[in-house]
Amino acid sequence: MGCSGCRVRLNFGKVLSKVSVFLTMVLIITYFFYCLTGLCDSAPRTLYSHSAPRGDYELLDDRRRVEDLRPSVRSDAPSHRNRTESEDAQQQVDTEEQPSQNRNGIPVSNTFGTKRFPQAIIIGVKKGGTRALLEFLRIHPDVRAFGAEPHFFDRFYDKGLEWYRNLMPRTLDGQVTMEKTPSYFVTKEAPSRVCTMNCQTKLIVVVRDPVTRAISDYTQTLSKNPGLPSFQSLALKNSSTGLIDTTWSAVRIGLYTKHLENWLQYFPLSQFLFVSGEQLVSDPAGEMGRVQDFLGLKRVISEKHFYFNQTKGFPCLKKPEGSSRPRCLGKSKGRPHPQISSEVLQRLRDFYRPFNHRFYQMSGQDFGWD
Ligand SMILES: Nc1ncnc2c1ncn2[C@@H]1O[C@H](COP(=O)(O)OS(=O)(=O)O)[C@@H](OP(=O)(O)O)[C@H]1O
Repeated sequence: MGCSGCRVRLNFGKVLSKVSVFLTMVLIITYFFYCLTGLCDSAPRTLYSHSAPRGDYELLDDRRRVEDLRPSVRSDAPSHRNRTESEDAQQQVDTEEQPSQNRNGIPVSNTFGTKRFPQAIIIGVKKGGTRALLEFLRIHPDVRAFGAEPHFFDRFYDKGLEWYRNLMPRTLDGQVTMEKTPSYFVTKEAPSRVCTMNCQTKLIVVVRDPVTRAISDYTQTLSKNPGLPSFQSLALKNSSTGLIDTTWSAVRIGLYTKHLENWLQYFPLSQFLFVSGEQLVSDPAGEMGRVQDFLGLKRVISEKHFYFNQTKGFPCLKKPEGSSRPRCLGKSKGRPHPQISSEVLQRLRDFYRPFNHRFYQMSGQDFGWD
């Protein structure tokens, strides 16, 4: 009697252990397939690396992403100093074409999903806050974006559409493929080329006060070329007349109305979203709400994802669960600007005023720059 009781308990024990082994296997296989679809490394995890700490917060920028794939290349290494912008872009593109690796350098073959042309592109403007917008968007589980700037519709168009599509990350149905290249907005041929790819493409333009934008642009060039003439001497045709030099790209890019007119020949206004670069800093969650609506996405990105970093002086992304650090953009974003004389600033403000007003009319939004 006692022995048959033992046998029953023994059999029950065996069944229990088999069931638990079976359940564990099911769990492991499910997780494995989940990861293969790219879901377990999407959104926050692609954003927030688990690499070694770098000071009080982690930095995010496009160059850094490229370096993540090639640990031996540093952005401040001498070999990088004399690169042209075009070479930089090519290197970024080439690097992104490498087989994907996870943050530990282990190759990850993700053959799930499809490489699609972007359904939405951040086309501009340079120094408007385009990197911040893309990085914030990447928190969304239904957004997959190419990390670097592909410059396809301006510099590499002769490589062909398949080359471009191949750069894109794989997406599952319902996910939005995106990229950002701010120079598209001012490239004459870009609208017709984007339309050749798909005239339904959604276009996002981050705009910023053209005067501050010009100074930001100048600051970036100055950081690469410390011998650059003063802002004033580049912005003014000659100091006595005080006429603005519209051939200087830092000035010309700010003529938003001119560039928009070119795009409107191919795309209706309803396909554009104008994001305020100023609002993206003062109220990132509010601006991201508009962007998610425009892209037809569920409002996932909200206030809870941001905090204002006093050291950086900008909003940064809060640390996700399981990660050690919050994330700010890299040091090339949010640089201190040189002091410009109030007279030159006033001349620029007067110069841009009519163009700004025309832009407010065309876009149906008053950005309050003057
Ligand atoms: N959250 C956050 N963190 C850091 N920087 C931010 C952020 N939001 C907007 N910005 C502003 O983005 C400006 C750079 O714009 P872009 O990313 O479009 O520059 S680029 O064209 O890609 O070089 C950059 O310009 P500068 O301040 O002149 O460096 C910032 O003012």
